[in-house]
Amino acid sequence: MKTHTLLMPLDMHLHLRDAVMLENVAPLSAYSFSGALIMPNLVPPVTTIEDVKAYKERIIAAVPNDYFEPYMTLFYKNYDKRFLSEVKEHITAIKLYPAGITTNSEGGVSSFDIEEMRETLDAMSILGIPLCVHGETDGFVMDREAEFMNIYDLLATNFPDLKIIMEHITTKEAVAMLDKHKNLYATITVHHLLLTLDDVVGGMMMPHNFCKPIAKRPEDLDALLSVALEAHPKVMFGSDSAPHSKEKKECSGCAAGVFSAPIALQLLCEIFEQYDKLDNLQAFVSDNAQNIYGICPEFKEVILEKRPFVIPDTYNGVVPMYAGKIINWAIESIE
Ligand SMILES: NC(=O)N[C@@H](CC(=O)O)C(=O)O
Ligand SMILES: [Zn+2]
Ligand SMILES: [Zn+2]
Repeated sequence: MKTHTLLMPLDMHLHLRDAVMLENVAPLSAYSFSGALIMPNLVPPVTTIEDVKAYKERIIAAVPNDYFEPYMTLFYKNYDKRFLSEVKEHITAIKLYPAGITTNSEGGVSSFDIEEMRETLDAMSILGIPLCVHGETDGFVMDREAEFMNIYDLLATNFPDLKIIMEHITTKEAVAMLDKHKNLYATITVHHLLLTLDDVVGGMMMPHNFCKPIAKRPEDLDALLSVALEAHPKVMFGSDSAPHSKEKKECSGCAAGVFSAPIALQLLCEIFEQYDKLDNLQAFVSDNAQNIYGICPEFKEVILEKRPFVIPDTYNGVVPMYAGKIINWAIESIE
């Protein structure tokens, strides 16, 4: 039987939520990943040192059986330097959301006036705190990410020493930015390596494929594949696994978010094998993130096996992407 081994897989964009949902989903990530960058868009968002410390403790309490490092983030506001130097040791990055653009982002940034942001972003540059960005404008849904490239240009040129991570990129325009600015990096999800808009609304409407940013065109998918499959050193895996209850997904007014964490490594093996690039998967799911963030996770070895695997209808009541579908790779063992 063909197998593939991954060491210390990292998920550099993960929503774990809180309370019962946290207890349902955190063990699923902790099982197969060494660590994950934890998104701060709780209600209310994570904005203080106390919030970060308490949320981290709740995550660790939810995964008693596995080694798993929650790399914490803070929800971006215009913080002062003194606060940032105090919070630095507790966080790995700060996550910026344009106000109202995605789930639980109401308290985000409503104007990208560089001068208003300068004190915070200068301090983050000096302190070495990376800025993660949900990069979408409030324009037409298919153009939101491409329109945001102007803001990435502004941020990257005004703050050349700031590490900026374009989160969950979905367009060829974002891929092109990687070679334009030395301080721009990106995460890519597994669903954006598989889906286009056709898989969301091309046939029957598929709520479990609906997320922000929405999946785009075939040529965008090709651009994402070109950098992911080569494990471009400025690109890393971030699932953006974003669980919502079945009721919030299968209804009128479906919440945005694809739940993929428990099947992400299996799907990545399938994609990378299909293109004969399995040798590059280790860099995409771990090594690049270690280099970009300067993190050093504890040892974990995940062995995947090539055999049919039926994706469950739910994981602890939450419906995953591709529920019921048979894929070609399964997790065989974890050490
Ligand atoms: N990706 C999504 O569609 N939703 C995320 C928020 C986000 O990452 O934008 C969520 O928190 O549900
Ligand atoms: Zn987002
Ligand atoms: Zn997200």
